[in-house]
Amino acid sequence: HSRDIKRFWEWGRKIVCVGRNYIDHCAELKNPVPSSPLIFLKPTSAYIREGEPMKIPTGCDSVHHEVELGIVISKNGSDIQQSQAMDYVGYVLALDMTARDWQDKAKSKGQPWSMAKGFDTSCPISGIEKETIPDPHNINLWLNVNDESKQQGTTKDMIFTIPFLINYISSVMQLEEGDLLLTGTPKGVGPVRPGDVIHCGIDSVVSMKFPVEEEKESITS
Ligand SMILES: O=C(O)/C=C/C(=O)CC(=O)C(=O)O
Ligand SMILES: [Mg+2]
Repeated sequence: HSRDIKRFWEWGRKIVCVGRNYIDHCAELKNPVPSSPLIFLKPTSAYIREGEPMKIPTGCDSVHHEVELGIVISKNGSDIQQSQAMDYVGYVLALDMTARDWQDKAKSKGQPWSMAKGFDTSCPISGIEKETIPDPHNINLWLNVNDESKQQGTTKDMIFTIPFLINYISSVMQLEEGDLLLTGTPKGVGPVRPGDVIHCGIDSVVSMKFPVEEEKESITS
């Protein structure tokens, strides 16, 4: 398939993701509640913006939606103290699209989730004016598939707060301007199929829509 190479560099250098950060989501996937953050990475080639379709990768039988609050890191920092962490944040609305069958297979073999989390189009995003989110720990995340409500959660329920996560991650890897931190999804994750439309948002502050398509192999002659 062909992608615009410029996109690979548009948005920062890395996407750092937090998994299992909501107790209700841990329960629905029958995962233990973590005692420290579960961290994984997505490549920046996963980004798409509204106007582009989310594509189910060839060979995957179950792509799940996960609506999440994304934190855009506004300046470089290592060992960022919790008391300083909120000086480093801006916000985006994000989807952590997940090839669940690939993830389950990787988990059963003790292998990393990179393919399941990092396929092209697996990170739809939409920017948010920082001022519209006075308290990121008190917003409602929602997601509908074809106008049917699937996810509704509040960031009050995050197990690890944004300052805790920024401190935890930056003590190991430098956070760089433009990096994105995905803060985890609340319960209600589930599969999407070609022809579906995902509509998600944060309260009535921001919303975004992405149609779902099947990835088609590019045919070259
Ligand atoms: O451990 C699992 O079965 C699945 C974990 C996730 O996909 C974690 C997340 O991405 C999340 O909680 O947002
Ligand atoms: Mg997630």
